[in-house]
Amino acid sequence: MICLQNVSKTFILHNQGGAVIEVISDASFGAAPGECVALTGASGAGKSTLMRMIYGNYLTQSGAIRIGEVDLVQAEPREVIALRREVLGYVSQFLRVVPRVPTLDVVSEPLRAIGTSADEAAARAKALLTQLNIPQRLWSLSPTTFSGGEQQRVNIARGFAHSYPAMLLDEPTASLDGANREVVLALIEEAKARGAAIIGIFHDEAARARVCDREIDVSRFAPKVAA
Ligand SMILES: Nc1ncnc2c1ncn2[C@@H]1O[C@H](COP(=O)(O)OP(=O)(O)OP(=O)(O)O)[C@@H](O)[C@H]1O
Repeated sequence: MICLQNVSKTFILHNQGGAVIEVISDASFGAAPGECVALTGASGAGKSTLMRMIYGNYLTQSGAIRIGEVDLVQAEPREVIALRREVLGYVSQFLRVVPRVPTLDVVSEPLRAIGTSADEAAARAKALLTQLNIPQRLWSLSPTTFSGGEQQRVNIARGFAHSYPAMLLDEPTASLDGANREVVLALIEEAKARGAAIIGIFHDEAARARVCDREIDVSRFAPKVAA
């Protein structure tokens, strides 16, 4: 479902004399439906860079990144937008808050974007907000003023509203309390059970051991230094 083939990434720092930083060289791996793959490796190895490439936020110099039938490296911007709407979800630990939009709408928006009825989308959003322990009195408010942990849980509810066939998870359990961490792990298990292919970064080792089927050490894609 998610398949990287011979992928490389180089940053060119135009504001620093055009310095070239090679980060990823010849990476090939993937995640099958129902599988959760953890990216591991030391700080700076390139985990976040790979995630951003798979989501299409960073350009990829060479190779292919296939999500289902679409190669993100070659795709037109409108294909990337459609892919993100229907196929590829991204859950980070940070909510990008849009002022004045009520929490319930923030969470149900991905469903409404794919044509789910307003009632059905709201019902799913309410169920997720309840599961993630966001008190009902907050649902009609914008999450702008919520605590960090509340914003993180709203973001997770939004990320899991639509049943994406492919998902990227960036530290989804970071800084959650025990009960909410448990809810997120159950959501990941549910997503796997319905056949989602997942790639994630999990610094929480116990979480990784529980939900991930395989680990990919990103250091193995470090560019070879010429002798
Ligand atoms: N936008 C960018 N421009 C230039 N260099 C970048 C950029 N993003 C990342 N890098 C470089 O790429 C390398 C990998 O960074 P990345 O953030 O992917 O590592 P990571 O494995 O996710 O680290 P951590 O575990 O600390 O988050 C680093 O050396 C970093 O400086």
